[in-house]
Amino acid sequence: MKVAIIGAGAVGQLTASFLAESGTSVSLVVRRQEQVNELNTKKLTRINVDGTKTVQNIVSTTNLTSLPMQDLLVIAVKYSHLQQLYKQLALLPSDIPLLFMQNGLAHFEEVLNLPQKNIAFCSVSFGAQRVDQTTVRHRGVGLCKIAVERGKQHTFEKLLQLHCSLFPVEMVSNAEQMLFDKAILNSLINPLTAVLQLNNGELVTNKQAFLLMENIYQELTEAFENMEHSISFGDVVDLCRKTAENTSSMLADRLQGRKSEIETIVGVILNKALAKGHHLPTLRTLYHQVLALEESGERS
Ligand SMILES: NC(=O)C1=CN([C@@H]2O[C@H](COP(=O)(O)OP(=O)(O)OC[C@H]3O[C@@H](n4cnc5c(N)ncnc54)[C@H](OP(=O)(O)O)[C@@H]3O)[C@@H](O)[C@H]2O)C=CC1
Ligand SMILES: CC(C)(CO)C(=O)C(=O)O
Repeated sequence: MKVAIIGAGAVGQLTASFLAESGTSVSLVVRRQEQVNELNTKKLTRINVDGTKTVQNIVSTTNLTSLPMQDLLVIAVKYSHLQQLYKQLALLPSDIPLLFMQNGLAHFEEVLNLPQKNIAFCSVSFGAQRVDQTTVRHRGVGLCKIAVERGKQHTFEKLLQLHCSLFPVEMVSNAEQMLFDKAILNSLINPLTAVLQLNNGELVTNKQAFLLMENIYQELTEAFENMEHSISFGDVVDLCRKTAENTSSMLADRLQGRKSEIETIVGVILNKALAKGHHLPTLRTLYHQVLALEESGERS
């Protein structure tokens, strides 16, 4: 199977590394020639959870159309970068399957405007941290869930060959529900880590942060009646512990002075809750704090 991944950041590099290890032919599509040069000379390094290193030679390019026809295209850029990619993706053959790896919910309907016949979404709960242009640190093992929204299931089932103890993969049935559940988990973890500058594990060990996370959980369960059945508070604590050393993607954005994914994650959840008459005051305060930090243009 030939797979190309657009975006060689934390998630793109980690996924490429595990795909290559599973015997898949994988290419990385990046936007800077400098990163192509570095990947060619230094290769791709994954720092494993146990501290060992796995190094792979991976083809990279800045030009997707220079690659031969692929069996699958994985899109691993941030939500804000999707907007520029949609035009390019719309020009690709309609039979190339697309898999989107973003957190949040705002892309769900946008992606379905693309002409491709096979479209799936992915929700990952591993921790990944980009160390540099060619190195990624695996910061916690977590499930990679794939849900096909349009087209043939078996097209994406080939990705099950990627499944291993360090990179578990599972097919699930309802893409929108899967993204909603992940957005809830991210709403509980990401803004708190970004505002307080804590890693995921500290949300459990820092008493005040833990209290805030409990408050947000309480608010969310009042707004979304069935939420407790799909996500228990124990699941949230478990995710924090499994990715304890990780700098959440939102904290990573803050530390690098980049625009965060607050709107597609927390903004969408707040709107859904508001439509049911719930204001979620604790989560709303954090939402405005993250936006205020972005507006101030601070760099830590
Ligand atoms: N990191 C984590 O632990 C987790 C992240 N996620 C989600 O995964 C998604 C990706 O996050 P993450 O990997 O952390 O983000 P990163 O910022 O580390 O990586 C995004 C990459 O996309 C690249 N990119 C942007 N536009 C293009 C383009 N047009 N063509 C090619 N490459 C492009 C960027 O390039 P450049 O380097 O040039 O800026 C960057 O390398 C997000 O939605 C995030 O929420 C989900 C679970 C865990
Ligand atoms: C799984 C988790 C919480 C890992 O940090 C994540 O999704 C993120 O950082 O965006």
